[in-house]
Amino acid sequence: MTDRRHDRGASRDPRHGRHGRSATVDNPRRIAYEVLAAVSTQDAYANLVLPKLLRHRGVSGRDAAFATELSYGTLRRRGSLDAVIASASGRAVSALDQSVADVLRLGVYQLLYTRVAAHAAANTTVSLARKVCGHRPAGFVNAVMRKVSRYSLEDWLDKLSTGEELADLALRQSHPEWIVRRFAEALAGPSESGSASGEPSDSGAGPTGPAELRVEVDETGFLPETYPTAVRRDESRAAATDSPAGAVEPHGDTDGAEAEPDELVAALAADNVSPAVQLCARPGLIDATELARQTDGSLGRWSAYAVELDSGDPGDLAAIRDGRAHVQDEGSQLVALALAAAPLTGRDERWLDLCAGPGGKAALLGSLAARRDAKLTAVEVAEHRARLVAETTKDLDVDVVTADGRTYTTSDSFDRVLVDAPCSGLGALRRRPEARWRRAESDLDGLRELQTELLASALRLVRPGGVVAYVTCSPVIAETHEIVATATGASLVDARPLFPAELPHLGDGPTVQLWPHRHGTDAMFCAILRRD
Ligand SMILES: C[S@@+](CC[C@H](N)C(=O)[O-])C[C@H]1O[C@@H](n2cnc3c(N)ncnc32)[C@H](O)[C@@H]1O
Repeated sequence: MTDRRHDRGASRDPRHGRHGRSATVDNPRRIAYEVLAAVSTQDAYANLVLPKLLRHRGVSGRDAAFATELSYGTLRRRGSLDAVIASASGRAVSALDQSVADVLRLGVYQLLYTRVAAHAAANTTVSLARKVCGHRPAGFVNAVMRKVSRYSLEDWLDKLSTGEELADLALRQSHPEWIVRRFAEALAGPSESGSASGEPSDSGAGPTGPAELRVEVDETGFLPETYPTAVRRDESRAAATDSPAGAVEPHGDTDGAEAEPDELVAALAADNVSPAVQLCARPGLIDATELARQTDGSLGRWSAYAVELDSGDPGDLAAIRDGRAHVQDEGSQLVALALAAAPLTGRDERWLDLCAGPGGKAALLGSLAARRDAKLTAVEVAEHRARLVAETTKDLDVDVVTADGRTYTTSDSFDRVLVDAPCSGLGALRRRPEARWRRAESDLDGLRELQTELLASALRLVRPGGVVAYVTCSPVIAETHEIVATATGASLVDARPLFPAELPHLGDGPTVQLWPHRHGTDAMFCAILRRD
């Protein structure tokens, strides 16, 4: 190990002068600590708590950005931080008081992951410890901070490495090891990994993977006129194979092959970068170019309706307030557009979103349906989420129904059905800094039955010849291919032609798996099934 104290002698942190030697705790650090404490003690969501605290304390601009970096960064890096703290203190972090653990995580994050000067990180952390933990624990915090500050991040990670590949990746990229394994399996593809859990599927559907279903390849290449084939892109900003900000360029197309270790690193690293806020310009109400002009944003890479914001609170935008646009990741837009673009013969008037809350996809589908004289019904089981759907779609002709999608029935069948299934959400970890530590691998078993039943219900509700999109914001094979493999009375349609032609790395089909490190979107999975 090398001594890193000297590296930190000259601070590049503009806050150094203001906060470095003082015994007070500045607003951003105090707010970051409160976010960590709310997450630890109240199971709060950081992305809900932080904006409230910033607003309440009147913190904006650079201080708000610093508070965000500290709170989100510390939550994401918790796994690596806890390993360092345990090693430096000789005590498991779970054995420490919650306040001591969170103060130390915040302090060690500054030491190892930011350009804050070491003495500024140490002084402010000890001051914070005095305030929230008391004088004695502050001495312990001081000692741990000093010990950690002797070495660089790389040195700590080298010291803590075990030589076991998945465990070391989990340590370096700060993910639970089971998630690293599930991502490795998903990148390798269903045929390589078989059952994602390594155990036989209990679905009763025989061997897992999509091979069970007949694959219907649409040879006409038909795409309805309303599909945005001419995907607009800001050429100066992104070439088709450019890496999204913060992501690592994938090494070739690895679909259907053994996952490259480098690609697994890139997939995990992408979860440690905050994504830009993306908007969806509602078709027929505003176009993306106009929305980009009004919001000072830029056009999305793939969806003709996507606009990316550089900064600012989307809630302040007139187009959001008056319902001409909503906040939505481009990946979510693409899967909804794929359902709308799936070829159909015969009637195309009744659309259904079976798991609609909070209503992002219902808003996009509802706007598209209106332009085709179709009508969307949005079903959601949770009452408060059904209210959110009603609010999100209030200016659209959408029927919102509070019901269990597994048992929902109507007198007539539907032509297009979306099952955006409740899932682990592991494809959107970059948006939810604490989520990776909340989820347990056993959650997947609980979700499997619900996902299977919702897909079966969708196939009951769709008319023969109609289409169902089974979608998750998770790449985990147990929630994607294994669920699709349980479908009966339906054929898989090749979903790839329903996505923009420029989208790289779509693999061999028939399903589509998006990834943050490949496409800059959430890791959305999409299977399109046609009822026989
Ligand atoms: C992944 S979210 C859907 C996101 C939504 N499509 C959007 O774009 O905003 C899954 C939703 O399914 C709902 N859900 C869970 N179980 C359900 C059930 N049995 N029937 C209907 N909805 C259900 C959850 O409450 C949650 O709102």
